[in-house]
Amino acid sequence: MASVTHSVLAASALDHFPATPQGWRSFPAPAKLNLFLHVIGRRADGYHLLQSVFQLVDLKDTIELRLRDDDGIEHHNPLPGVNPEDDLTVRAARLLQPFAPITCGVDIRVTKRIPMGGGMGGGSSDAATVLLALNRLWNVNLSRKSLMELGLKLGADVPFFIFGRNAFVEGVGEIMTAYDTPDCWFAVLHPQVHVSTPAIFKDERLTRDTPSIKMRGLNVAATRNDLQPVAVSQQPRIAESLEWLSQFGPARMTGSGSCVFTICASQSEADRVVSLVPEEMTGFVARSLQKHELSEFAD
Ligand SMILES: C[C@](O)(CO)[C@H](O)COP(=O)(O)OP(=O)(O)OC[C@H]1O[C@@H](n2ccc(N)nc2=O)[C@H](O)[C@@H]1O
Ligand SMILES: Nc1ncnc2c1ncn2[C@@H]1O[C@H](COP(=O)(O)OP(=O)(O)OP(=O)(O)O)[C@@H](O)[C@H]1O
Repeated sequence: MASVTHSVLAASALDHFPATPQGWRSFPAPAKLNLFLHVIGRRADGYHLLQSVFQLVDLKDTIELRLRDDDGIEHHNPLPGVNPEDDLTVRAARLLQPFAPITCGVDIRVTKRIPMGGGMGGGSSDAATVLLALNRLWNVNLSRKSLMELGLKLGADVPFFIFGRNAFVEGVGEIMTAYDTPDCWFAVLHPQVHVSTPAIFKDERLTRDTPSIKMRGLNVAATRNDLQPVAVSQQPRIAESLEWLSQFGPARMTGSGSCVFTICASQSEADRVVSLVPEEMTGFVARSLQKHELSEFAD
């Protein structure tokens, strides 16, 4: 009985993502913003212990998947500068494939909207969407916990997108507690520079001793992004973007950069800020989301 209920649920979740006559299904991969990011320590293996609030936003990549009869995994529109075998979507499919009950393959197409190397978790979210979608399409049906553990092998942010809700995140990015955030809009600036995440974490100037805080009673206004001073010193254009945006409210970098954002009380306020962005900068509005649209793809 349980398995019948389960397969009915799985089918109904997939019904929201119907296949085209050619067999492609489109799935969303939302971006995130780090409302703050504290570095509270470093593990023996070099990875850093973080505390952060991860916020889902409505800027999305689209991942199209088409099932194959053989065990091939093929990327049909590789991203410029990324070897298809290194693309996180292909790596996610390869990681899940051994868990499929029968021979399974997939064709993949990716439409990018999330700026690459922007600190908005685009590659990680693409990977999470592939893991969640194939969990159902291939009838793997791993638990959310197992899928999160698998996702961590691909990147520190992947477990968050599989978790599927806004979260207070700890550890190296794998420990998370649901954290409710108010609905709001963000004005985001993309300084059009690429920041290397490993280079920031390796930088001698990075402080790694911010005291640990508790989620209860958390005051986001009293927090910061510890990676920001290092990123700014490596890329002065981030400082220019922060300075411009701070005319409108407190401005902060997300993740390891390079995007920066300010929180706006209304959509019209966010639209106004973005309409004023000077020509040499790129800006966009993002709205907060409460839930990942694929959160029902794992139990
Ligand atoms: C800083 C964040 O953007 C916060 O959202 C992420 O934790 C970074 O996630 P990511 O870009 O997916 O990065 P990963 O591919 O997992 O890690 C890239 C590199 O960053 C460093 N790294 C990453 C995460 C972490 N907790 N400690 C680290 O020291 C490591 O050198 C690692 O090799
Ligand atoms: N599907 C993918 N989308 C984007 N980047 C990918 C993908 N697959 C592999 N990559 C590689 O990962 C790098 C980082 O991309 P991503 O857009 O996830 O960075 P980011 O937003 O700064 O990540 P984070 O917020 O996790 O620090 C890219 O420069 C690219 O080489």
